[in-house]
Amino acid sequence: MAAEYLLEMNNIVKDYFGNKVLKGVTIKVRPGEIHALVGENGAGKSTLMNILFGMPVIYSTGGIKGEVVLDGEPVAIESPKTAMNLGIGMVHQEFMLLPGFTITENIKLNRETTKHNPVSKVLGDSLKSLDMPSMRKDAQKALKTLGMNVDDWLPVAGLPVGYMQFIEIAREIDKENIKLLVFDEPTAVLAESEADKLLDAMKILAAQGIAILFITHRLDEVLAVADSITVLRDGANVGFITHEEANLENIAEMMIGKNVERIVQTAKGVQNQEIALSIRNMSVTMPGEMVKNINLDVKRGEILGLAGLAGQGKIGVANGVMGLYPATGEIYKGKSLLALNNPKKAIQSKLAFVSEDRRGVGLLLDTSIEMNIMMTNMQIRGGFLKPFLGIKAIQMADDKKIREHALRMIKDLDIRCTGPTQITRRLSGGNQQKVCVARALTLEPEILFVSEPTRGIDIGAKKLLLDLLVKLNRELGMTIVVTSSELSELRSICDRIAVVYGGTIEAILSPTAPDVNYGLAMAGKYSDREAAV
Ligand SMILES: Nc1ncnc2c1ncn2[C@@H]1O[C@H](COP(=O)(O)OP(=O)(O)OP(=O)(O)O)[C@@H](O)[C@H]1O
Repeated sequence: MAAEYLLEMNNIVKDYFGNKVLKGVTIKVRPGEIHALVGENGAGKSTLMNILFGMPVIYSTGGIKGEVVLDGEPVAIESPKTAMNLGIGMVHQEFMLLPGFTITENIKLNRETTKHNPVSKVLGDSLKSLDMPSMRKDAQKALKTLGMNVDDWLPVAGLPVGYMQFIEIAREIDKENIKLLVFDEPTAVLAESEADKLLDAMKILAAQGIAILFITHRLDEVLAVADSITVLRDGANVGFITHEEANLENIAEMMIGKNVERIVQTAKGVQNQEIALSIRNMSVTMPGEMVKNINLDVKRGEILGLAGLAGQGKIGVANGVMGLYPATGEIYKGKSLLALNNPKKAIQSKLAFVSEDRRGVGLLLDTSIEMNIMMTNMQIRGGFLKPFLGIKAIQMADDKKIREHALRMIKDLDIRCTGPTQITRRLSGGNQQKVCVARALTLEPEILFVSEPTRGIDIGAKKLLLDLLVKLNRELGMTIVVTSSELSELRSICDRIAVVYGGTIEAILSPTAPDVNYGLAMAGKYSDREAAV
């Protein structure tokens, strides 16, 4: 008889250098169910998944106890390959696709089907040819299962970002023995309408008997699709509830240990008409997020939102202004023309950026939290330095000031860590994100660009972060441009929201504008409607 649970992780303990991060955690997942794993930043979700996948970081650091049971049999998963052979797959948050290859080639990567040719018959299997018809058939089957209508021979480069996630999934389900799929924040890069499609695909897979472990900070998604939910806090189980028992309040309360207030509408309306930043005919070459001849004025003292579907260019705007991707056009800060393609000059002009790509351009992972917070300011703005033995020409780090400031940032942003000297790599993903925010704030910018500020951040920290942006805006008059895939988040804090479509501004809407206007703008149809009126 088949086991009741496909996966059991029983009493899992994990210690990192004496810090107990899992204190006897148990999760159980039935075949064909969607099981959500939720918890605030640093609760231990990724560590638990790293154990399930036999990741080297777990075994190289030791301190692990507990039992993993798959299909009723205890298993020892000491490498990702073992996990894969056991039928455990992972849909990554960052796409791991080869852009120049076709959809089929990406789906079949490393598992290509081959057939004999005259040469291989003589010289051996290593010279066999690819069996393209058979590979394409498999790829088409996987795409069809996901309800995806796309030609499998198209190259991946140039596909909308929403599609890329599906190709990742197709690659996993094409593996014949797949039994359990882990989705780690799969919708973080998707706008809401695209996320809905992904949730539908998860339901289709579950209906076919694949068990799904779903990690997300978007609790509305948990309520929409999860059959059951395990809640972790501080490395321990704090709750197991079924779909019927769950609601937003009880999950959030279990996660945080207290009531979480919902984010409330705080937009103040733009009073100031003075232009802080004027973007003229800017084009940005950023793969997957091209900006084409965009014109946009940011008013002094406002919080401006940048919304739009994935791949339409909203992410490219801040990256272009800050010089991280090649840009052309003109940008004026007040009356002065900003140097393009020069991140250092942008920072010297009192602009700062919290990138959506915290791993790529974000952090020095093997350096302390306090150095990450301070480094850019010290290098570019010359802050947190003092003269060496009173000699002004020789500057050295002002350790006391650095420590005081780091401690304040850790407190203000609730960065969960052992202290300012902790190595940043050892923080959970959400807490690393907060360090990125702290670093940008330390530059004391006049204009702050923040991309996907709450991606990967738990519901309690999310409120804290959005409240902080509003506070910086209201109390210090900081002009803020927030790019986000979560429209509701933008609507809760922005004074105006610019919707980007096809690399340019489709509409600028009030946060209270009807949903239908946002829908039209995101689909690139708002200007048609205007023309028709
Ligand atoms: N490589 C590591 N070395 C030392 N400590 C680590 C390491 N990775 C994670 N930790 C610690 O383990 C704890 C749990 O982190 P984990 O990444 O599992 O949390 P999480 O629930 O996935 O958080 P998030 O939602 O922010 O991704 C944290 O306190 C973190 O600092």
